[in-house]
Amino acid sequence: MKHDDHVHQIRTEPIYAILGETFSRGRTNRQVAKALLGAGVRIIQYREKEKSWQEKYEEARDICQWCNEYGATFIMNDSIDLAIACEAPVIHVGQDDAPVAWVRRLAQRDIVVGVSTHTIAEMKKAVRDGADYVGLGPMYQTTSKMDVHDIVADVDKAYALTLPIPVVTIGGIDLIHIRQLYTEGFRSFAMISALVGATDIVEQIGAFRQVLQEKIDEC
Ligand SMILES: Cc1ncc(COP(=O)(O)OP(=O)(O)O)c(N)n1
Ligand SMILES: Cc1nc(C(=O)O)sc1CCOP(=O)(O)O
Ligand SMILES: [Mg+2]
Repeated sequence: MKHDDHVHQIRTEPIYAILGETFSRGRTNRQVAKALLGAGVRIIQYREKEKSWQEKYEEARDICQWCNEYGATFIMNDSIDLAIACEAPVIHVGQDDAPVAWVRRLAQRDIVVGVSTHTIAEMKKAVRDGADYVGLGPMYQTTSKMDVHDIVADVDKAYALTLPIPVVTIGGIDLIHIRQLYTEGFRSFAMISALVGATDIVEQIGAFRQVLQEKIDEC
């Protein structure tokens, strides 16, 4: 898959799964990734804060390869060095990570770049910097991230809906909140605990798909 195929997938696939072993009920990232891919999830971000570089590299490299086999989009969180090492097609950077221009310079190839945003000013800057998509959050309260911002204000949400690039909502999204966000106009939903923390991941993906289908039928 090429750059535009990954961006298209991020724009059109509603479920954006984020891995993290701390939240995975004793399952490994590899086990969770296999379950997600088997259940039809086509966007997986590797977000692991606790492991050594080597552990992250080996795990992410395997998961990236499986994603390629499934036609899924693999996204490396935070680290351009790991993204390069794993040949990740996409990197997701936060406000304190390497800026978009540096990510592109360091990658020395056509890498897709997503940027975390929380305000109109950050969204404007991300678009100006040439980001391929933005993450917008936290939409609701979350316990999966320590250093979270205030919940995104209505004015920022309204601005996000006018952006020319895909907007991936994040933070506290569950089966109830996804309905609300869909009604508000959002179409992309990144989740950690609601997916990797589910007792039965396959069943949970089915439940999300059912809710999304109900919303599509309503519209
Ligand atoms: C899709 C998406 N949006 C936002 C984030 C958060 O990124 P960041 O602000 O860099 O925080 P960490 O995830 O690195 O703790 C994300 N990971 N994905
Ligand atoms: C990783 C992350 N970033 C956020 C942001 O607001 O940028 S909120 C968040 C945590 C998302 O986890 P959960 O789906 O379990 O709430
Ligand atoms: Mg980050």
